[in-house]
Order: sequence, then C-alpha cells, then structure tokens
Amino acid sequence: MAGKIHIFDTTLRDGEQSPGVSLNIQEKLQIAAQLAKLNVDVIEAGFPIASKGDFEAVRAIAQKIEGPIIAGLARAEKKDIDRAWEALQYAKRPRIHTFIATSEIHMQHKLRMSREEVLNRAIEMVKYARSLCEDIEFSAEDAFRSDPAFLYQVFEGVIAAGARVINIPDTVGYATPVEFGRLIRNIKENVSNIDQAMVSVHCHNDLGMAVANTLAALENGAQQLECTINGLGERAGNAALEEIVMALHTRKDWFNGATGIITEQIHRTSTLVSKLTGVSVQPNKAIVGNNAFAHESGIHQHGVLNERTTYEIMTPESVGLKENQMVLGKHSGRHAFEERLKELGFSLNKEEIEECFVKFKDLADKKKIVSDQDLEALLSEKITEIPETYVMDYFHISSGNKTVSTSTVKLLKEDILIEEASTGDGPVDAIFKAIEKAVGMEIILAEYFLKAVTSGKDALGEVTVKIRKNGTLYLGRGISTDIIEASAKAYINAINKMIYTEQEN
Ligand SMILES: CC(=O)SCCNC(=O)CCNC(=O)[C@H](O)C(C)(C)COP(=O)(O)OP(=O)(O)OC[C@H]1O[C@@H](n2cnc3c(N)ncnc32)[C@H](O)[C@@H]1OP(=O)(O)O
Ligand SMILES: CC(C)C(=O)C(=O)O
Repeated sequence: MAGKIHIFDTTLRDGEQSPGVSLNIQEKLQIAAQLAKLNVDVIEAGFPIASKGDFEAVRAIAQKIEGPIIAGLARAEKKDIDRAWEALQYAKRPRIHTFIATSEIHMQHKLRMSREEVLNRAIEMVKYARSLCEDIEFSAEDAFRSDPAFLYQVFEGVIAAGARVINIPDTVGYATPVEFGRLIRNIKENVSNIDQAMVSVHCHNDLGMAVANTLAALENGAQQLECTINGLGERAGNAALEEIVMALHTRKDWFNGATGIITEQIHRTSTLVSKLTGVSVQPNKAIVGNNAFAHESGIHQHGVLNERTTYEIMTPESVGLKENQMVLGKHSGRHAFEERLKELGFSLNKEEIEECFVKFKDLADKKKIVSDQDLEALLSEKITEIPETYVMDYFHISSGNKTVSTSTVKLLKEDILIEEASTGDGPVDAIFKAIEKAVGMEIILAEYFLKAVTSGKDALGEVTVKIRKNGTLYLGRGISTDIIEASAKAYINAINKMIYTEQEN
C-alpha cells in the first residue's frame, strides 16, 4: 500500500493539555516554527475559545507560520467555531477541527444528548464550519468505545455535510492494535461516502499502546496520523510523533508509504518542546531519550565498534544527533562559532550572533569544551527571551552545614537598583526569599527542578521552576555553571513571565 502519510501534530493543543503545561504566545510560536521546519502536514495550534491567550497564539501562528495547514479546535458549538475562525482566517491554509462525542457513556453522562441530537448537531456544525472554511475536520470523540453502526452513520452525515477529514480517536487509550485496526477497516468498508474524506486517527497512551494502535490503523487504511512531540498530551499522553515517524522510516520493508517529515529535525524539536514545557524526556524514551543511541555494555560496544548495524537499527544522524566534529572552546573564533550554529539549525542575524558569541566566550572561560548541548542551552535561553522587568545585578550567598543560609541580592528594575537580604532554609530558599522581598510579591513556588545539561564537574546546570499566581502556573528557566545563580535566574525569569503575561492579558 503506497502513498503519502499525513502527520497532524497536536503538541500545541492536546500536548498542552498535559497537566502543568502552559505555553505563552512566544513559546507556542517558537514550537510552531520548529514544527514547520520538521515539515509536519498540519499544526493544531490550540483551542481558540479556551482562553484569550490560546486565541492570540492560534492567531499569531496562523499569521506567521507558513507551510503546514494550521488547525484550531472547536466543540460542535457555533460560538466555538466562530472563535476558531476568527483566529484561523489569517492562515494561508486554515482548518477548523470540530468534534463531538459519540459513545453512549459520553453522550449520556457528559453531553446529556440523545444519538439523534448528537448526529444532527454534528451535521449542522460541520455545515456551518464549512460555510466559513473549506477545510473541515470532524472528530467523533471516544470513537473506539462508540457503537460502530452509529459511528458509520455520523461519519456518513458529516462527510455529506462537507467534512474533508474524519478523525477516529481512541480518546481514553482503551484499544488494542488488532481491535483498532479492525475498526478502521470496518469504517472504510461501511461508510458509503468514505472516498470523499481522508481518514485520520488520534490515539492516547493510557495502556501504552498509542503508537502501536496508530500503526495498526495505518495498515488498515488511515491516511492521517495525529500525534505529539515526546508523546505529550492529556493523562498518559498521545502517540509520539518521533516513534511513529522513525518506525516508518526504519521499517520501509514493513510499510510502503512515507511521511514528509525531515527526520534530522526530530531531536532538535524534542529538545525545544521539553525545555519550553518543562517536561523532561525519560532517558530510555525511544528515539529522543538520552540513552536511545548509547551503548553501555562491553559486548554491545564491541559489536558496534566492528559494525554499527549489529546494535543500531537507525543512525543518530538520522534524527539530527551529530557527532561533535569541531571542538569549540575559548580559543575559537566567530567563523567556527557561526558555522556550528548553522549546523545545529539556528538562523540568527548578525546582532544576535554577536550577542551569543559574547555569552559563548564567557562560558568557554569557565569550561574547557563547549559542547553542542551547551550551545543549545545558551541559544534556547536567548530564544525564550521576554521583556525583563527585573534583571539580576549581583548576589551573595553565605551558607554552611552549621550556619543559617543568608543571601543578598541586587535587582535592576529599569535604572533603579533594589537591594534586599534574607535568611532561608538552605541557599536556594534564602536567595528566593531575598528576590521575593526585592520584587515586593509573595510567590508560591509550585515546582523546582535541577538538572545538569552537560557533563563534567564544570557542567552547565539548568533550573526549571514553576510559580503559581491566581491558579496559573508560570515556568522559568535559568542556566549557569553555578546552580544558585541558575536558580535565581529561573525564579526571576518566571516572575518576569508572570508580569509580562498579566500585562498582555
Ligand atoms: C478529548 C479532548 O481532548 S477534547 C478537548 C479538551 N480540551 C479542553 O477542554 C481544553 C479547553 N477547554 C476549556 O477551556 C473549557 O472547557 C471551555 C472553554 C471549552 C468550556 O468551558 P465551560 O463553558 O466553562 O464548560 P466546561 O468545560 O465546564 O464543560 C464543558 C461543556 O461543553 C459541553 N461539551 C463538551 N464537549 C462538547 C462538544 N464536543 N460539543 C458541544 N458541547 C460540548 C459539555 O457538555 C459542557 O456543557 P454544559 O456547560 O452545557 O454542561
Ligand atoms: C478532540 C479529539 C480529537 C481528542 O483530542 C480526543 O478524542 O482525544
């Protein structure tokens, strides 16, 4: 079975439904730009009626990102569809994605609607959406647990009403591959007008079978696969884009069809999404985990040294991991630096390169070798910049096992220098309390996470914090070879984001 396999990325919609994840407009734009470089076919940019922020993000992506179709989600409600269209109309290739649940459990307990009402609503709303936009996708939420006969009737109705894509979600991740494949085949055989629409699937990972179910659907005729980077998504997540794509890339003998994904962009996309969402990738995660291409045991190492394919079914290069060919350190110049940035896929203007070069030299003074990961960490700090209300000018820490930790900080707010000191339960607590006094706010720290982004005693430490205000979480990141400095930077970054977001709304 040959043909193009369409990749529908929903990292910015279902992926953002991961508990604790909230992306601002700039972050969503960065991810969308990277998804365009990855060459996905569709970017589901958000759920415009959900919030002003989500609406603005979908609109900004529709205005600025070219290449993929830009989709926005809407319930089978006129007001949702209107709001989605208001944001999407700027896109070169807009798509309204509307949905309603078709399973008895959802219709009875959630929607409190009869089958007839759901069928009529689905048809009516697809017709309405189609009056605004050419490209309409319809999803039957909880399709896998729906009565197949009813499902066929709904799909037949919405296709006749103008849906171009019909999506079959396993909303709660209940299916097994054989069952899910069979459902797709039955839909293809029993929906009389199916040839007028593209068949899509959307699988959740509650039982760890999202990717397997997606591939089973593909074998049985699905043409569009919905997925997210790193498998992010509601509860246990969605089918992971990188796993689906690399399964198809690696097992061309198994399935005769191809996605348009530029696989060399996979690693970079995964890293960006992990950094901006604050959700780390487990080391043994297929394709994008740190250990995915690492060989630890002697027998494996021996085999790989003789012939890579003894233990490698795909190359690290195929997902964009490079062996470091040029060592960057404090004696390197701008040419080598710029070249390396290009190789890593960053496109910066002269001014930005100069700014990063200064940061790179500062780091090279502290570290012997600046690795690709160091550079990505530095650069991602630059690309996530937002207006800085507060900037750290100075800090001092006094700490020990028999003394109370104390900290002094000086923060700059425009030209005004604010100095405060505090004690705390350890140096990080002391500096956080001093920062809180300086900004004059009581801050609730919801999460604190420290990891080494590079190796060695002089490793760069990356701190991620989440602070909470009025029920909203704000994520901040800071990078330094000094973990107290990284912590303070992350805290101030989160506070600046909070101030920025409040001003934007
Ligand atoms: C399977 C999925 O992932 S679906 C997408 C899930 N994503 C989200 O929910 C994130 C964004 N959601 C939100 O911001 C909010 O839920 C909103 C803005 C959409 C709605 O908020 P509220 O109006 O406060 O309603 P609330 O979320 O409490 O309840 C959902 C309502 O939508 C109805 N509803 C749910 N799905 C649909 C649908 N597909 N079509 C029409 N109505 C629906 C429910 O029956 C309920 O109606 P009711 O208020 O008349 O009882
Ligand atoms: C809206 C649909 C596609 C969905 O997210 C689901 O059913 O999981």
